[in-house]
Amino acid sequence: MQSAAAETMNPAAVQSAAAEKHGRSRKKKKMNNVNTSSSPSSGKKRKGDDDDLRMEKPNKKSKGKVQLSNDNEVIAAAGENLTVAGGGDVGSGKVAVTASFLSDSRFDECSVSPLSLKGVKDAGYEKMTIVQEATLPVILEGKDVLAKAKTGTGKTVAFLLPSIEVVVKSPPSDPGQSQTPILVLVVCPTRELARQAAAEATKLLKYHPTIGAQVVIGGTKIVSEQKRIQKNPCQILVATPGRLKDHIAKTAGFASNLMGLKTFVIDEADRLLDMGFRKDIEEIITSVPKQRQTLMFSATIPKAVHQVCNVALKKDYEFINTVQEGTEETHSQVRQMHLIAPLDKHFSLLSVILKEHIADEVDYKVLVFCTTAMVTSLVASLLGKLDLNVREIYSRKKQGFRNRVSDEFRKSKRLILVTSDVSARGVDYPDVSLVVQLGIPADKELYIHRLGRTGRIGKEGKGILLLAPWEEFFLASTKDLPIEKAPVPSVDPDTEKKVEMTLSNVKMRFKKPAYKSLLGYYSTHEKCEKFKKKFGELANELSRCMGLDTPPAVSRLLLSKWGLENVPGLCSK
Ligand SMILES: Nc1ncnc2c1ncn2[C@@H]1O[C@H](COP(=O)(O)OP(=O)(O)OP(=O)(O)O)[C@@H](O)[C@H]1O
Repeated sequence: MQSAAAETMNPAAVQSAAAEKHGRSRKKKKMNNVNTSSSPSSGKKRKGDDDDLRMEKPNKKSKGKVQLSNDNEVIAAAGENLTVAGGGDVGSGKVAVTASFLSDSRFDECSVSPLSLKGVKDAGYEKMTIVQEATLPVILEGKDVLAKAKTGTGKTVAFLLPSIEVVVKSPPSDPGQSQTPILVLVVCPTRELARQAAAEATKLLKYHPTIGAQVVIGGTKIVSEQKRIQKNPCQILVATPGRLKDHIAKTAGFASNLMGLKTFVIDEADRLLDMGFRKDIEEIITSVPKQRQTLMFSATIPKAVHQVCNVALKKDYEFINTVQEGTEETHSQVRQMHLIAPLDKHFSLLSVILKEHIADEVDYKVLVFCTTAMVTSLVASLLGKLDLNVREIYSRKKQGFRNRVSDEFRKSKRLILVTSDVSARGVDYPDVSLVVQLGIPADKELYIHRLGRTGRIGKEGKGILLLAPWEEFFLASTKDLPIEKAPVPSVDPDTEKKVEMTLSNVKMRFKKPAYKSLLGYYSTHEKCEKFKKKFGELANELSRCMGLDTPPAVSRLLLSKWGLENVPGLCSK
């Protein structure tokens, strides 16, 4: 437990005490309100054998509030960045709220090498974000850190910059060595995220010509990766877990190269420590030195993660929470709405929502999240036929296609990206104006991450969750988020007819797999267990909404895998 003294201190005073302990003298200026540390629990199981396919299955996790613990020190927090009013004394406790994501501290005020600072400046960063300000000094000191900060607030730079400093401070590698040792390893749950983190590292390394960041991800030829990491400096390696394990097992010299590792970063820590990935992470940990620094970052850190993070972190790790306890984990500048309507109205409503948004926002940029890859494909096909400017991305697409679509969406305006959960976490698409979520996400955390693709770095945005009436139960888990109930927009008969006609022209090869995948999605969703007896009715609804006359037959094997074998009304073959 936290000490009695700390409990009675006001937030600014606790911040000050923590800063003092770390030898940092703080100015009497903007202070972050303080929150909390960690506690143990357990994760639950997820299936799948490919990094990204695992992203597309419902996430079954236990939840709970973060508790205080003795080992892990309280440092800093600011949901909407609480500030000490009037430059008051530290400890005065008088706070005024600002909505800034930036701190008052500048990068050039902290002990980072001049060449890294030049890279930071060229990247356009001057002041640190709240999470960067809170974590940088602690990480530079060499401590293990578990950090929680809202989506789009600069966590990537927060772990990359001090990691680069680790490489800068390391003695140059032995000239006789054929390969540079890997000193920093960053693990990300999706390929898009890994590519993005490596690109950010490369940007920051602009003035360090001898330091290199490489990325290894599934879906690409392992041989070309082997050549690339052998030919180029690779002190910093960013990887997805599956491909990393492949390299450990198959790439000559790779495992011994990892033995020099100094810093291990687990991005999207809660995702990587839930059961779908935990085994991989545990295996990876056995391949890196025990004596290392470990950093874990995420926008959501449920209680279960605190219980398993000792898998990777030293006992005395610090939990740095910049989301103040009791405040929302989402951004106040993002308006969140939910809309409840019968499933068979969803596609026409989606088209109305998108068309209204396009009419309102000249430079619209929309993400539409679907629950499965096959539904993503169906929705993209439908919206394309409705003359909307649409792209699609999901795990089953070839990696080259995914890279192209992702890069295009990053740079574009006036585009809709229909996506599975491969885009849910971490991906930084600038200026997304609207996020639509079709159907219940796996859990509250995923809702937050998907929504977090808009409203990044202080920008405004909008989120709409479109649910069927029976899915309304999901809102009980998001009670602490400001999701307004939106009136269902009226759909004029012409639009309805057009959507219906268009849907009837969508090929069966899209509809049947989409139906099956949705049935599978709901039947394996932790929170849908209680509805299973009614899945016969759901099957009718799902098939109707896809423009199918009757629910397609599903193999007995699948029905039994999904626990639906004795459910009346489901056709098997
Ligand atoms: N100090 C800074 N000043 C201004 N912009 C910054 C700063 N640091 C990072 N950024 C920018 O902020 C954006 C969001 O950063 P990043 O993707 O790291 O967020 P995140 O907190 O990891 O989000 P998520 O939780 O979704 O993964 C990026 O475009 C990045 O370039």
